Amino acid sequence: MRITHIDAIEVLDSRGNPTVEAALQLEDGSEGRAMTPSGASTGMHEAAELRDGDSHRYGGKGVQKAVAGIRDEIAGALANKDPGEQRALDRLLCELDGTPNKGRLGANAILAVSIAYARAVAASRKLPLYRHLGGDNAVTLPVPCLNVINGGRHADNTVDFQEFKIVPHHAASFAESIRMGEEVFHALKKLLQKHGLSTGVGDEGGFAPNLHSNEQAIELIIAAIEAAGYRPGEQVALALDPAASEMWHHGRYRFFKSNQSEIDSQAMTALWSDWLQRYPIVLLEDPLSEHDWDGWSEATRQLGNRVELVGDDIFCTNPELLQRGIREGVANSILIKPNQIGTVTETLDCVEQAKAAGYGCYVSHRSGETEDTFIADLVVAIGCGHIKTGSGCRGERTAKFNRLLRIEHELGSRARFAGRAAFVR
Ligand SMILES: O=C(O)[C@@H](CO)OP(=O)(O)O
Ligand SMILES: [Mg+2]
Repeated sequence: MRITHIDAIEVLDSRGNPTVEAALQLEDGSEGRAMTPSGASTGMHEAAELRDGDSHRYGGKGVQKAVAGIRDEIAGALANKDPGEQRALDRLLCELDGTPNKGRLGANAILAVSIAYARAVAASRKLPLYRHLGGDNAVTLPVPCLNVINGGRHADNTVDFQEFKIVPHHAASFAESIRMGEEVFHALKKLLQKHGLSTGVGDEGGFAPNLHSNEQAIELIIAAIEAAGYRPGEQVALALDPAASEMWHHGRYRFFKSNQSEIDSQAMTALWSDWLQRYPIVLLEDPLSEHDWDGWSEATRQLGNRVELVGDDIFCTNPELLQRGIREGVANSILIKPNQIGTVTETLDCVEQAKAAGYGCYVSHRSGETEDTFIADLVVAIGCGHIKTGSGCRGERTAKFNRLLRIEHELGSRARFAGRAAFVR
């Protein structure tokens, strides 16, 4: 099937920053469209976003160069071509870019075209995207991990750790799990109001109050789980992403938003060990910095059989970094963010590599999102059973929940809810 038309425009993400939307048409008239998200606490080895830089528009954050690259170079190279399959299309895009980090055309441009192509081909095959990517066995709905308290670089408050998430795993379906999660979210809002704390939200839709400690966030959430009528741990557990790379300061971890104190890698791991004992935490993402490979190995040795340890910044959805992690015993799971690597094929390859090594995969949005729902289809396609896509009060986050609700409905009796078993140890 030949590609007949490729176009792109500059659209907006949830932080009001410009991002890329690509549209692609096949010769049978099937169309696909996709928008690229954008991170704030990015890993240093992520594929490069192309931003205008030198222009005054949007303070240099515009993506007109990336858009022009799609309209001119990418459209020129692909028009009237039949790549035959996703892998060939993605290889063409990478070759055309010609850099190791996709910095010339921009991963934001390349990923948008890659996803738009996947959607167009799915439409042409008259298949839902998750089935096009994952085949007939793509029937597993994920446990949604709702980020209900935002801190770190995602909020303007006193909380150092970036994400405090609830995990409503004890449910019969995705729909029930989302309902439980939202009930806890609303209970948390009432609790914050009762304590005179702010109920304004951060970038991912979780509350962003000023708290007297990071632990207070956990205690409030546990109280909210109980107030909503659920048993903490048994029905609704916790997951954290402290985004420790953001705390890294001259080889130590700095509590940069609260009291400015610093601890070393060993003390940080001891803190997690203590929290695992005291709180029902089933998943810990980026407990240590991407600069701290030795600390990560040690933490995995100490904690890896007690909790899912997810590498985000340290792996960047990058097969080479994951390979090093497997070799050095770093983490037991990998965060999957398509825009960290830049094509659909490389994302799926990374998932395969992780699965082959017995690692878990945890699909993720970015803090700067759009209403694009690709990751909802992706998590069902790969069947890895858990996703984080914010909390339920911002449209760019609920778009993914709503897509998953539709997928579950569409699958009917074939749908299977992943539940607690999705969390590796
Ligand atoms: O650290 C993270 O996992 C993400 C998404 O939650 O944040 P960002 O998109 O800012 O990198
Ligand atoms: Mg992270």
